[in-house]
Amino acid sequence: TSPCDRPVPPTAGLSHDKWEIDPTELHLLEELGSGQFGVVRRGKWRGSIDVAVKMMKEGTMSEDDFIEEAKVMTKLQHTNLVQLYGVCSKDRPIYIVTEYMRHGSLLNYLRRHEASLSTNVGYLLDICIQVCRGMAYLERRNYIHRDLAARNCLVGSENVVKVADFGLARYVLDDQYTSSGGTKFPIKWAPPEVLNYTRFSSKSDVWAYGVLMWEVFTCGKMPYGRLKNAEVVDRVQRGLILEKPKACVKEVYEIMRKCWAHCPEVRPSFRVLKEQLINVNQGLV
Ligand SMILES: CN(C)c1ccc2c(c1)CCN(c1cccc(-c3cc(Nc4ccc(C(=O)N5CCOCC5)cn4)c(=O)n(C)c3)c1CO)C2=O
Repeated sequence: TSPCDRPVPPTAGLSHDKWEIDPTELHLLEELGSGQFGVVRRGKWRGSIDVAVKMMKEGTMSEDDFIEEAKVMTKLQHTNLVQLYGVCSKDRPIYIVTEYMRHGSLLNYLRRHEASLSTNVGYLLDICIQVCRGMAYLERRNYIHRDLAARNCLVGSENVVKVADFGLARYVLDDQYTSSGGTKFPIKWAPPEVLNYTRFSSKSDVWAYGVLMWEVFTCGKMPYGRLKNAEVVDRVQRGLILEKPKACVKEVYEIMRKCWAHCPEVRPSFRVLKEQLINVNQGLV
């Protein structure tokens, strides 16, 4: 018989690509919380590796586009990025499997440890430098985060801080989150060009990084307090910026302010920011 009328074996083309994880090798444990895509649980991969597993809630993500992008994301590897190990995409719901960070989000960590952190300027600056290292790596790889904030960074063993969920904003289907008029859009971390034209770039990540620095030095306060989104948009358009946090030394606030230059080209790159922050940190010791 000719090949074309022989039934195609079901496993054809199912070459187990390295970013495809076999769900039978995953053992799911307690729930860690839930995010844009639904519940996230701690798990064990191949018996011993601690992982976090996002279980994609139906209708929350453009899954096929994400599965394509996952191949790129697994190649982004840096000590200050939460590593994507792979996906389970053969069944629904799909699972996103990443490294596990035992202390949870940086925002909750700052709020939980405010008492001890607020007097430890050196450590607050070290947290900012760790996030900057991860972001400088993404910048070098021409990879835009699109939702950098303390809530989207995680803290692991030995208080290592890593950037998480980079690039995922592109796959959220909830237009309350994706459109700048939506109730879930991160207005308080967005620069003018994103508010007006949703023009994302590494320089819009730099603006968000400035707000993240403010979050770190206030140990997790809400930027612009209880101001409504419309009021924040108005202030940002008029060039009003966040005030200097008490725990922040002048040199650090000067760097923060540069991240909020109205013009994206005027803002420093993450590479330059990293050098400046390390210089200040050395000056502090
Ligand atoms: C589109 N964008 C920007 C997205 C999309 C999805 C998500 C996010 C943003 C951010 C939020 N998120 C999400 C939701 C749920 C979990 C995780 C999440 C939580 C982790 N770890 C922990 C560890 C401990 C605790 C904990 O309960 N505590 C309390 C006791 O003291 C220690 C800490 C919580 N999370 C973790 O390692 N990963 C990788 C992800 C994450 C982070 O991943 C998402 O799933």
